[in-house]
Amino acid sequence: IQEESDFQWTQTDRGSFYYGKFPPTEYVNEKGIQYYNDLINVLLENRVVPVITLYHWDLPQNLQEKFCGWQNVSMVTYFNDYANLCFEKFGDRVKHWITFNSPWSVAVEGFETGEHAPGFKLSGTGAYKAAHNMIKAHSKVWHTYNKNWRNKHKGMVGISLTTEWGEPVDISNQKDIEAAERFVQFNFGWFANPLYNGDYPQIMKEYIGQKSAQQGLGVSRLPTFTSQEKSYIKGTCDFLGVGHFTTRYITNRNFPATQGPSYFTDRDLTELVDPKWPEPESKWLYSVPWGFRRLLNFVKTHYGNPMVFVTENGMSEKMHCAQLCDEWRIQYLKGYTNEMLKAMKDGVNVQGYTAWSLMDKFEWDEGFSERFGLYYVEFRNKNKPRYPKASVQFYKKLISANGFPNVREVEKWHRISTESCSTINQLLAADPLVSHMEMVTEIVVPTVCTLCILISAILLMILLRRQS
Ligand SMILES: CCCCCCCCCCCCC/C=C/[C@@H](O)[C@@H](N)CO[C@@H]1O[C@H](CO)[C@H](O)[C@H](O)[C@H]1O
Repeated sequence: IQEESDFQWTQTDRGSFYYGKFPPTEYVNEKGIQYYNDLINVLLENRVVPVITLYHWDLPQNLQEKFCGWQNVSMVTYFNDYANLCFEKFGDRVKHWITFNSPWSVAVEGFETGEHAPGFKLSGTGAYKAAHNMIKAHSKVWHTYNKNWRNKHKGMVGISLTTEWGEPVDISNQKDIEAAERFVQFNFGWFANPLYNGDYPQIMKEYIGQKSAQQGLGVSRLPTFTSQEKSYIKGTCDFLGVGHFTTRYITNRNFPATQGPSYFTDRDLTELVDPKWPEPESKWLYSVPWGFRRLLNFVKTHYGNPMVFVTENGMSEKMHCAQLCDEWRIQYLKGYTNEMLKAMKDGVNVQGYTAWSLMDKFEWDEGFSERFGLYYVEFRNKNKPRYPKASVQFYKKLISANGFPNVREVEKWHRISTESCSTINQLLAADPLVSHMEMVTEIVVPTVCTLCILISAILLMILLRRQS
């Protein structure tokens, strides 16, 4: 909180509740309520506005085991109960609610590729079903807020959709242009279109429908909404959260897919990256700032220029030792925020921006190896000390100036930020506790264990030989 309130200008915290603290139905975990009450109060005391995500990929285990989680439509009711409880307990102070963070990741990485929890590989069906239930759950929660709480609390409910931008490889080739549009529709439009326009994107219905028929299925693998559901779902976003990290070049796929049904093959396209883009730190994340402006303009034209909060934007480093001079992150933030400002000049209704992320944290299937934080966290030290990376200084300047005043000033910020980090780097390297701990866990313990095993093996061999 101290680190957040240090960013004097943003004063927002996009944090998420841990759903597991609120087990469904039978009882309410009063300790969980107390924990978040205290947290929200301290945020407000420090003039930090909480923006709360209800679901950032953490389902209570019993809901997964009992109902198969988002594969089951009964999740809609359970999730609504949980959201209603949060509105009741915290809505007097929390005015910005996000139902789901990147439901695309939950659906595709959780139920198609299985890289994320719950690790299912229900290729070609699981992701569509999970998405269908999450869209229904989102709209039910919005209606609950609208009916029961809006007058009293006067807040807003939205969703956060993270997507890559898709750029046609050949902009003079109609097939590539259509393939790039399909890429974005299969990612962002999959969720945004029902919420803003009342149904799945036409192109998804056509492609998945055709493929399902070719595969001998009587009905499409993409579930359908009844007309009642369509009108219930349409218009259930007070604002749109947009997460964005990177871009792909897209070309039409002209050859038939060799695999069976799959979300990826349903799209009939190939994703490419430009070999000139700098080598990424996370394997999927190339810095391509211009894609951000195009995505934001896509949002403006396809969904009636909604109020947009940029909920996630940032980049990682893959390093096991502390390296605080994150020049590449400064370049990334500079490039992406600049493109966002251009999009605002284009008329996109961006009302807020939060960088991803304040601190290094657990990065899902990558564990702690990918660090997205502005602050470095020493995870191996039990006190988890934090150290500002160079980007902290730069980001502070950027947000307090609310943009880029002029080239010389920005160059000065850049210089001061990178100068400051080398001093902290030295301090960190000299931290005796950290280096001592690392030496003990990484070198001394394994070496002593290996030696003990070797010596015992040799002694055993000698003993056996003597006996024989
Ligand atoms: C026939 C072709 C088969 C191809 C199979 C390829 C599988 C591709 C898997 C897709 C990989 C895309 C990864 C992108 C994910 C991002 O959108 C996602 N990580 C965004 O979520 C936020 O990311 C943050 C940084 O990673 C952070 O994790 C945060 O918590 C997330 O909300």
